[in-house]
Amino acid sequence: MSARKLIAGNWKMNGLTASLEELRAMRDAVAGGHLSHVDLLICPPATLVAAAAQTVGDAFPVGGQDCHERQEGAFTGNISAAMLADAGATHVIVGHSERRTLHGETDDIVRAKAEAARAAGLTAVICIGETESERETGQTLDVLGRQLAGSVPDGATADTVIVAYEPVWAIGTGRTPTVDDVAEAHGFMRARLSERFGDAGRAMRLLYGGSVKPGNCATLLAVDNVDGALVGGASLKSADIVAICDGVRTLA
Ligand SMILES: O=C(CO)COP(=O)(O)O
Repeated sequence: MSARKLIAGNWKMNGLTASLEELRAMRDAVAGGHLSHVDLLICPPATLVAAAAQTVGDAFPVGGQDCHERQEGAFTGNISAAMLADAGATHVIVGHSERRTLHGETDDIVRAKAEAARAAGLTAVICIGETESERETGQTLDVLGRQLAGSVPDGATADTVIVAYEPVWAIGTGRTPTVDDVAEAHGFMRARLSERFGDAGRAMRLLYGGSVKPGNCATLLAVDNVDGALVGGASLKSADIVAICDGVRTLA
């Protein structure tokens, strides 16, 4: 468990140079002391990582959304963790359900990417989560257990790994699990990580992701073992990010 909530934004395939304006506004909100009760992380598309890191300076960290398992080589179109680090990133999302579904990424691949992130000095934000049919057939905890075992590398620590629980059916749909369902999933993840990693597993940050908005963030982030949020659509605008951070002010 971590006392300060982490609000992490995943911009997905959104953002042109004009979007740096939003990052400037977020930087100014942080610089004004307005967000001092939370930690903020924004993961723009790879094309903007260097400019984003320059724009926000040391106001808050910037991350990538994916990396290759290798640090260099003949892998046309891919980007390595070393390249993201070189561009100024400190974190990288790996195993997002959109990568798992649209790019066939398995737990083995996700684990290799998390290991590559660690080798490059980046914190990996490892995403897991069940599909709607898996939930409906009562397989949620089995799926989470399997993905945790397969995707989180041996030797993971709270500095090298953050785990994000993102139910696939809650992403971009406006639907969220009940507070009880989030509590069950996060309690299960905490137990599994503690069993495997001891104190490191108890300290690892667990984020909830899937339709987090200013109106529901306080409810979702008040749940036990929810140390922050991984926010998609509502992370694109500074006003929404500030509203989400405001929403969790009482939880700090
Ligand atoms: O996939 C997500 C973050 O990684 C969640 O996206 P939304 O917040 O748009 O549902």
